[in-house]
Amino acid sequence: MTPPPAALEISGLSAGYNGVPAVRDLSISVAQGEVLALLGPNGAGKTTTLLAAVGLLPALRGSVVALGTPLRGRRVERTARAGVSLVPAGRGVFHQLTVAENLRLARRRGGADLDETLGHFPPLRPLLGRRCGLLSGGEQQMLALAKALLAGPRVLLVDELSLGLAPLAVRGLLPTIRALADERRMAVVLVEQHLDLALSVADRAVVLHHGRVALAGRAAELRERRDLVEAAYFGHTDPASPFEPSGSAP
Ligand SMILES: Nc1ncnc2c1ncn2[C@@H]1O[C@H](COP(=O)(O)OP(=O)(O)OP(=O)(O)O)[C@@H](O)[C@H]1O
Repeated sequence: MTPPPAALEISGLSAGYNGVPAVRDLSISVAQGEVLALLGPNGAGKTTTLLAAVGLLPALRGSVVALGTPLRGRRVERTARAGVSLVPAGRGVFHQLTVAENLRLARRRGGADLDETLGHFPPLRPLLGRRCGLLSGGEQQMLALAKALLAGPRVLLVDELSLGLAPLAVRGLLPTIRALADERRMAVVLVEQHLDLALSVADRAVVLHHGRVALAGRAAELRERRDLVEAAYFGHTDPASPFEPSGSAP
């Protein structure tokens, strides 16, 4: 049987700043319903990858295809229309607006049901009338995620949802993303610094180092081989490693 087409296919991507690549020749493929953890030390190129994938940063080389639609060179609004949503690092919410107003704005652009989406984030319900600037960090992250989900994405890119959050809050949010990936057959790329948690909700993981894939493999296997993951963080890859540093194999 032929495998289902990838929801997101990044091939030979190079992207960076002022013509200098921060990510080089990166190839990643994510299937529908699959969660891929994109890991690596500070400055490895994780955010650059996500920004280039959605068109917020022009790619220098390579292609990005989502659900059969080539995205490279497209403006970010067209990327969203192709079914790709980004939850940016640092809480993409409007602080002066209430929770309900933030959701309404996101809903205008989107396809998913508000009530159904809110069902995944019960703590937001009693806060609908509160200004976002008065929410806790975890509540703001929940709202940022809910806003992205209201667009009804088929591909969700999440950049460090856990930034500045208590471990307990992170432990609540990441399993929600896993559940949504399963329920909506949504492909997810999860940039995350909480290694164990990321590997516990992901199907596969890719570790970047200096803009290149240092290690890739099945998340369950990598959880058992923390030595390899940690070595990849420092740019050491083991030639005898059972995991192929290709990043593209599902
Ligand atoms: N606006 C920018 N202008 C110039 N260089 C940048 C810019 N943003 C990021 N970089 C550089 O590009 C490289 C990759 O950065 P990127 O933000 O993608 O890393 P990251 O893996 O997401 O890191 P972190 O975990 O710290 O968020 C780094 O060397 C960084 O200094």
